[in-house]
Amino acid sequence: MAASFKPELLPMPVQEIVRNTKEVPDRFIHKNGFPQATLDSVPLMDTLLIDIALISSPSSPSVEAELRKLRSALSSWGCFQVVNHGMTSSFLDEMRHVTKQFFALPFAEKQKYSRKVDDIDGYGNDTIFYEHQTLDWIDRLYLTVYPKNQRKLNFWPEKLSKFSEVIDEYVANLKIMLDVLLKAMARALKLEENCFLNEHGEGSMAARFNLYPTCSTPERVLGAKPHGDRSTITLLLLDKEVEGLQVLKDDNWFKVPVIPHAIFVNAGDLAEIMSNGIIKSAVHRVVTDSERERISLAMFCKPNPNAEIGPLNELINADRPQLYKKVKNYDELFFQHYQLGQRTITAVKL
Ligand SMILES: O=C(O)CCC(=O)C(=O)O
Ligand SMILES: [Fe+2]
Repeated sequence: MAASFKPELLPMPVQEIVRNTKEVPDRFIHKNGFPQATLDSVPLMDTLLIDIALISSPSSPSVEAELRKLRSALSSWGCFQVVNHGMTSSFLDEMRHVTKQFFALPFAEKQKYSRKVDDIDGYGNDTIFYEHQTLDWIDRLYLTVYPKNQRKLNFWPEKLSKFSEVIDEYVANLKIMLDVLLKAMARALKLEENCFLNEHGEGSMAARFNLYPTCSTPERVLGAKPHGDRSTITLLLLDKEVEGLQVLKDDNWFKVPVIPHAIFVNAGDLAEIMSNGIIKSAVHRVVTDSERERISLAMFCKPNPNAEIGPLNELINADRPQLYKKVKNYDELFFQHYQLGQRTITAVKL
């Protein structure tokens, strides 16, 4: 980082840039392009459905097979899609609807919730840490939603009448899903079922409502640069109609199939660290589209920033020595690496 560069925010959201001009400003352009990003030739990844009702009923005869499927998904792809989670399709549509409703508010109204350069919560974009940082074609509203006493209500849109109500219901469902998944991940690795849950602790959940406006040069602009998430796991509600999310496996990109009633789950860097590398943090990126805008709603499930997170002792042995340092406050470390297009987890490898 140039010593003199002070972190700053983009003065105008991408939605407003698109409203004002057809040209994509230079700071969003990946100079070398990435020809395979938008081409139809990017193959679809495996569907990888995990039935969460099945894995949460230990007496079911097919639970072991489902856990094997989970282990394989976590260690090869780092992601899967959860079905049978008890949330109705119409409720998931309602979540997509409130996301769209927020971005449809007048700019002046959204501006009331603008984030500050030194805080993540609020409406806006990435912090610009470096002069030559290539920016993402995305606007978002980031809200800490759990636990309730960490909410910063001044960033919560008050014009949307049902916003808090639907968020509360969604968070309650995802909190249960998180606990079931963390236990299932331990069982899938043949560990005591609370070991990931205990390492993760009570933690927090942060919602990121994402909008990717249409982009006239999708072959040179990304909605999100390649990254592994800074969470233990991320629970993601995808746009029902517009694809855009891609996952990296063995150096090749794959499109994530849209399954409207499913929740896409990806292991984050902290799950990779806790599992001493057995679980893979899925590297993913978002491409842009010249005709259709896209939304998504990511829920990052994160440990307490002051907690020290490291590989579980049960997963360190002579054959598998400790691969990662213990880490604290991973968020902070993450952002500076991300903006340079680097992986944070590489920096904490031993
Ligand atoms: O929009 C998506 O599908 C993915 C979003 C994402 O990767 C993120 O918010 O970390
Ligand atoms: Fe992500």
